[in-house]
Amino acid sequence: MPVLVITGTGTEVGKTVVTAAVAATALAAGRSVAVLKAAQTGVLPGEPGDAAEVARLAGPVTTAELARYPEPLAPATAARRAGRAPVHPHEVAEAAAKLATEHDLVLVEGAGGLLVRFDAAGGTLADAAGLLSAPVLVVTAAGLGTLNTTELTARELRSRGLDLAGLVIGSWPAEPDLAARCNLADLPDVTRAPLLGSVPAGSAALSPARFRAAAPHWLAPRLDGSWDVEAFRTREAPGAP
Ligand SMILES: Nc1ncnc2c1ncn2[C@@H]1O[C@H](COP(=O)(O)OP(=O)(O)OP(=O)(O)O)[C@@H](O)[C@H]1O
Ligand SMILES: C[C@H](N)[C@H](N)CCCCCC(=O)O
Ligand SMILES: [Mg+2]
Repeated sequence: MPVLVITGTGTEVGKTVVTAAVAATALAAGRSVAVLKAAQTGVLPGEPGDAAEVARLAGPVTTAELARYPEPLAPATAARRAGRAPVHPHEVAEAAAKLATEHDLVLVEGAGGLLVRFDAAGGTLADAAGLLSAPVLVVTAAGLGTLNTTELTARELRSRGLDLAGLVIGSWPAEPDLAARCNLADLPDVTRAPLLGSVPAGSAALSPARFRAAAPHWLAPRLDGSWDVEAFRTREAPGAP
């Protein structure tokens, strides 16, 4: 199934801009793309959410959002406080599977990091990825502190038997410091997953035309939507954490 789940080591690491870069790369390769924002928090009705931001930057993608809660919180908390129904992992999986029947590639963006709760039962994006048997791309920060959160995320994915497709740095600084430069080698080392690209800092401020022209150069060719599931089977890599 052509679904890629995009999570991150936390909120504000650049999941949306990476999702846009993957979408733009797949569109440039002639593929049809859908973007599913499982639950959007911190955005009012009528305002553009993450899926709309992906469409603005990447171009003509189908966008979908299962729920929107105004408070900038984890979806489970925001839903509870709003007195509204939460989004359950099986609903995310069902929506992604339906979009996958109509598109070459479906990108599912979570909210915050992998274990952020969607519902009161503790359902997460990881559960949705498991239901879909979909590979998971992890968006990481570039600098000091990212080794710990990225390795924790990789370990959690592997402990669940999920496929860690690889890592993408969400915002690569124009003048990387020592930690960022060392992390280019250390991130794949500690996760035993490939570093599949990095999006330059400030890219979300590019014009859409420039973003679309540049995006394929930020990512490894395998992120153009042409992969088969086997390409991302890294969960049983020798020596994996
Ligand atoms: N490469 C980048 N270029 C420009 N701005 C960026 C880049 N990466 C992140 N940002 C900015 O950082 C902020 C967080 O990015 P983004 O919205 O992609 O985070 P996120 O991981 O999707 O967070 P959320 O959990 O809210 O979905 C945004 O204000 C975005 O504009
Ligand atoms: C509001 C924000 N931009 C995201 N949509 C939600 C992030 C939830 C993070 C929860 C947490 O890990 O503490
Ligand atoms: Mg986002």
